[in-house]
Parts: sequence; structure tokens; C-alpha cells
Amino acid sequence: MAKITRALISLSDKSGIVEFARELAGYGVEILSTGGTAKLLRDAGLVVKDVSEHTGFPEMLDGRVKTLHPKVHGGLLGMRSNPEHVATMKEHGIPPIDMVVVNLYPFEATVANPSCTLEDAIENIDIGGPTMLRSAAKNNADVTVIVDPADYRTVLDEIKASGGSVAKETNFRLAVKVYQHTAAYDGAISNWLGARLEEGVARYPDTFTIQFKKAQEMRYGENPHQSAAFYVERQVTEASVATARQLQGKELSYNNIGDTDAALECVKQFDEAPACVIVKHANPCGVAIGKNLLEAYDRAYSTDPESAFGGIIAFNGELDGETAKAICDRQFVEVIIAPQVSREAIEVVAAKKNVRLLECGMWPAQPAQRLDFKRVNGGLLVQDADLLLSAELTVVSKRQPTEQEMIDLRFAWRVAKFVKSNAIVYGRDGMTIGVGAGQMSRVNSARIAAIKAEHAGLQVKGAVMASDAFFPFRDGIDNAAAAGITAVIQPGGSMRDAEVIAAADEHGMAMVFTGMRHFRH
Ligand SMILES: NC(=O)c1ncn([C@@H]2O[C@H](COP(=O)(O)O)[C@@H](O)[C@H]2O)c1NC=O
Repeated sequence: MAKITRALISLSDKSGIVEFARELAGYGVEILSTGGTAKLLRDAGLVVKDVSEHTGFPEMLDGRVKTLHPKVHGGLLGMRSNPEHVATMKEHGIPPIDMVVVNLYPFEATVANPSCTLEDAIENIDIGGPTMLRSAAKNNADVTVIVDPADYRTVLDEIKASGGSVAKETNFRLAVKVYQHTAAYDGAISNWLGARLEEGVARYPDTFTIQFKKAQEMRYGENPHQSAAFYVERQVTEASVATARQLQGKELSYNNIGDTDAALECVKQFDEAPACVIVKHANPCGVAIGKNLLEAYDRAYSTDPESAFGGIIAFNGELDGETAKAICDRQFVEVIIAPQVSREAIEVVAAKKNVRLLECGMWPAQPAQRLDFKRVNGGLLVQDADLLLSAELTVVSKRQPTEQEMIDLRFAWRVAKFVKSNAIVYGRDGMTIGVGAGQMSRVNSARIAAIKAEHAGLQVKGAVMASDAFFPFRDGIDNAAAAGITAVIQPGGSMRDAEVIAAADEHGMAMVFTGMRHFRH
């Protein structure tokens, strides 16, 4: 590759640029730059030529036109190996520009502000920047293009090692990065503006563009004959399976990632005490709180020791050595995830080489609203993620729940939200007694919850029941009463609510309506 002789630098995010430009200038590279960027570099003592001087045209129209000039784009797009291009450039006095360092007006950050107006958004649509990026990326055979400050160091190292040039392969890689970046940038603009086509009516744009970044390719998908990869959002902020740091163990599999997400998102519901969630095949098979994590784990495990085998375990506090030892001594576990992991816990788990140990950091008390996606053949379902939990509970039975029943009802309700529909959760004293998941009939989910309790040697008598959706008939209540359930929490809203409440009253049960349903499929 030829030596870099001229670079154009035009940046919104100017971090690290002074050091980069200084080193570049040290290799004899001429620096062209736009208004604010040129000023910053000059103030730092660098020699900079304004783009306006280079083109012979002033920056104009409030900066809407700065670099949109044939002398810039000719210098970027002209092919150095094409004699005709070279002659044309010479004829029109267009010097080659061998490097572009550009990042764009912060459109996404601007529209993330709830008070952002349409005018603010429009002014933050960068035109000249993406145009230069695209020109330079197209001509990556001759031009180096940097859109990400994280690449400054690598490029400088190459220039240093080669005595002034950047390798073809690096230029190609940087060009691909540019098109990913400009695609995401335009996607964000089209989503935001598209959602405003019918202001106040449409929340979802006509065409929905999403971009995820590949984090990992897996050996296989849900089954060994399926290939798979894990893609993550470009800017995930909340602690999640996507941001978690793997401290040890085999690579996470497709199913591991899905189940770890289910376990972690469920354990996030509990902030009043140390909590543990054990997930198997996307459903919690044991959930408990305790005076410490060890007790929480012990109780979660005792709900369904059979299913906990090979499970995914999530905690809401720092994993300590004692709890890690209890898990490793007792059971086969695929993944353990916690906001923090102590040094002792790391040492304990190290004895089980295959166990995947993840540390995800602490999450906010109130998660930011986000979208959920679900692929169907030929389409994509998009909805608000189910982040709410009913604030107001209404007692609809004659009998008021006791204080303890109310605590248990709230606990079971939070678990039910994370159990696949139809979901029935029996709970008592901050632990699940039985979980009935994913059945086509609610009555069968209740039966399964009772069977689970029986298998684990747990008494249903005196426990409470949570149901993710209303009871269509009274039989669910009659069966629960027969099993010894004393109180029920459910959304209400059935045609036969009166009949269902009457059943609860007949059995002397307390019943609470949440007014909010939590189907999960
Ligand atoms: N209009 C243009 O010709 C133009 N050329 C470069 N820009 C952008 O202006 C910004 C840098 O401006 P300044 O150097 O004045 O701070 C960069 O984000 C760059 O992408 C432009 N701005 C918007 O389109």
C-alpha cells in the first residue's frame, strides 16, 4: 500500500483525536479538518488546513454543507491504479485524500432525550459525514477509513510498523465496519422518523430496521443439526446475559443463553432479600428467598430437586464460596450467574471445569422500557417487554388474606410472571412449593404443581396459589381448595369471575385480583 499523505478529520466525538492526529502528523501526513475539529487540533498546537481552504468554498448553511465538494469526494473516490482517474484528478486539481477519520452527529443520543423535538432530530442527521465515510469505504483499496476511535491505536501501530501505510486487509475490515455503522445510523433515523409519520398514532415505523452485533457463534443451536449464533444489541446497558462476563467453564450454548436469560430476568424481581432462581427449559423449577444466598439456593433446590439437575442457577447478590460449594457438592449445574462472584466462589467452582460461571453486575431497580421480538415464519412480532407488575391488588373474597398470605401471594405472583403459560405457582414462606408450567389447560398446570410438591415431599396445605391469567371456571379453585391452598392471586377479568369468587368464598379462601395478566409463551 502507498503511504498516507493526506487525512481528513471531521468528528462529533473528538475523544482521543489530538493524540492520534499528533502521531499522524509525525509521519508527515497533511491534516485537513472541519470547523470545530480543526479548532481543537489547532489549539493543541497542530498544523491543520481547513477543508474550506482546501475546497475554496466556505462551510455554509449552518454547517449543512462543509465537506460535500468534488475536491473532497474526488480525492476519496479516485482510483489510484486507474490512469484515467489519476489524469482527471490532476486536470481538476484534486489531490488524493488517503485517510478519513469521521464520526457522526449523535442522532440516537439526541432522540433518546424525551424532550427531543422533530427539529432537533433533523438537525442531528449527519449528511456530509456518512457521505465521506461511504466514499472512503467504497475506495478502501486506496483509502483508510476510521469511524470508531477504538481503531486509532491499531491503525497507528500499522503505520509505525510499515513506515507510513495501512494494509489492504485492514482497510477492507475498516470499510465493512463503516457500512455496518452507516446502516445502523440510517436504521435509527428511519425508525425514529417512521414512528412519527402519524404522530400520536403510530408507535411502530412502517419498516422496522434492527441491527445486532455478533457476540458468538455456537457449535449448534437448539438441537445439534441447527447452526446458531448469539447477536447482541449494539448498546446494551442493563446487566443481562448479553453483557455478562464469563469467568470460567465451557462456551455457552444456545439453550444455555436462553435459560440464563430466563433465570436472571426472574431473579431480578426480588430485591427485598437474597434470592435464587433455578431454571430448566426456560421455566423456573425452583425459586426462593432466604436470609442469605445459601438458604435461598437450598430452598429453591428443594422445590424440585429432580428438575434442578442440569439447571441454570441465578442469584440476586454476590455468589459466596459457601453457596458455590453447596451447589457443586450437590448437583450437576450448567450455568451459575450472579451480579458479583467472590474470589472464594471462583476457586470453588474451578474444581468443576465445565460449569459456566457468569458475573453480570447489578441491575437498576427500574429497568428502561425495551422491545421484545419473536420470530414467526414470514414475520416478526414486536411488543413492549412485560416489565410491569400490578401496583394495586384488590381483595375480592369475603376473607381478607392474612399478612403472611399477602407476602406469599406477592412472591408467587412474581414467579408466575416468569413461568410459561398456563402458569400455576404454589408458594409459601418465600419459596415455591410447586410450579405447573406450559400446559394447554390451567387445571392441568395446577395438577402438575401439586404433583411436583408431592414429589419433593412438600406440603401444599397452607400454601398460596398464583395464576398468570384468570380462571375460566371454578374447577381450578375447587381443586386448589381440595389440595389445601388457602389464598389465590390472579388477574381476574373472566366472564365467570363471580362464580370463581363464590368458589373461593365457599372454601373460605382469600382471593386477590391484580388486574394485570402475565402470559408468557
Ligand atoms: N455537511 C457536511 O458537509 C459535513 N461534513 C462533515 N460533517 C460532520 O460534522 C461533524 C464535525 O464538525 P466540526 O468539525 O465542525 O465539529 C462530524 O460529525 C461530521 O460528520 C458535516 N455535517 C453534516 O452533515
